[in-house]
Amino acid sequence: MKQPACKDIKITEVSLRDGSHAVAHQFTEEQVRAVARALDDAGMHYIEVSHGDGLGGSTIQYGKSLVDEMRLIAAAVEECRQAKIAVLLLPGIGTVHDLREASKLGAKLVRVATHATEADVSAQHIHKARELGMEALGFLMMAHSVSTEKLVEQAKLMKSYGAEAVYVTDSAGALLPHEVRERVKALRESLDVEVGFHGHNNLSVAVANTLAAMEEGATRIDGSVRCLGAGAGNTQTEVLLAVMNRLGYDVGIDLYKMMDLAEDVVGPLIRGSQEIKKGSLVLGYAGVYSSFLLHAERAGRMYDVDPRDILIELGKMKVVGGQEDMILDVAADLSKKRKVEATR
Ligand SMILES: CC[C@H](O)CC(=O)C(=O)O
Ligand SMILES: [Mn+2]
Repeated sequence: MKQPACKDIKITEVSLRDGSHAVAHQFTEEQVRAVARALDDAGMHYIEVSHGDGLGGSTIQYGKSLVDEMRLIAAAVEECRQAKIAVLLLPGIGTVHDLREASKLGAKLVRVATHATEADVSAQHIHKARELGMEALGFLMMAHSVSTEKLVEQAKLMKSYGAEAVYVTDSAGALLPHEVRERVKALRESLDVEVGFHGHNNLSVAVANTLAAMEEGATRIDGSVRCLGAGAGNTQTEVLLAVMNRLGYDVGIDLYKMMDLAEDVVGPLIRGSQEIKKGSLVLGYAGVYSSFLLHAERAGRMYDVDPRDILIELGKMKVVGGQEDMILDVAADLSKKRKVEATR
């Protein structure tokens, strides 16, 4: 296998950001401190802390945070001796003001995330982050939904704004290993910046996808402990590290400490379990944003509609992040249609 050198691989732990979706944005400061401290102690490279929908995401539309994310960022920075704190920002949700705030509190890296066809909206935030002295990386979401050529075109735009790496982001957990491979390879061949991969485990192939990405030269790799992320969660960090060790990658993160913190610190935060249940399976199958799952389940209860039908419909409509309001519309429509059918 063509392995990138271990020293080049950087792991970003996203359980305190993507995992925010899984706990409906209800992380407490104590929880964030405990997770950040344990990850730092294990040698984690980057720890992402933000509302699940990125800076500024705490709204009625996306779900209100229990604790202001700036307080959570400050707390995580305080707990870390070596790990760097990262933040996520979706232009249109997060602002330059939020970015400045996070940087002042000690965040060192931002991933500027856009839909896979909308990289042009990332220019201002990438420029600002570089001006603030932060690492600025591009995050192309819903990468399964566009052709590889389109993804390369959009990644080049992010690079032209100053992004130091661009991610293939499998937001829906819909990609299969050969599709990841094709996308990462094309980005590596067409860009002279690092390439990253962010997976979701909705089809149970997140670790395999991540290995495929690394084999093609991806060096920025995401995971969440115990799969604490949206949908079925992300590539499970401690599992990925064990597999990487077997393959001869040593990225300087203590595997036993990761296993212990998964068991003792992150495990107790998980509501229910993170195995692949019907809802998250449908996300991957229909190619829908992983963060839509809890919203669809809520809408299903509200309108007495099967959340799977809502997700399949959203998949057909190719909804993108930011269109969460469509979830209720689709649920209401399906409920109306069903009532009409019942009266026939
Ligand atoms: C809604 C933002 C989203 O959770 C970012 C992300 O992690 C993804 O697209 O997978
Ligand atoms: Mn994600």
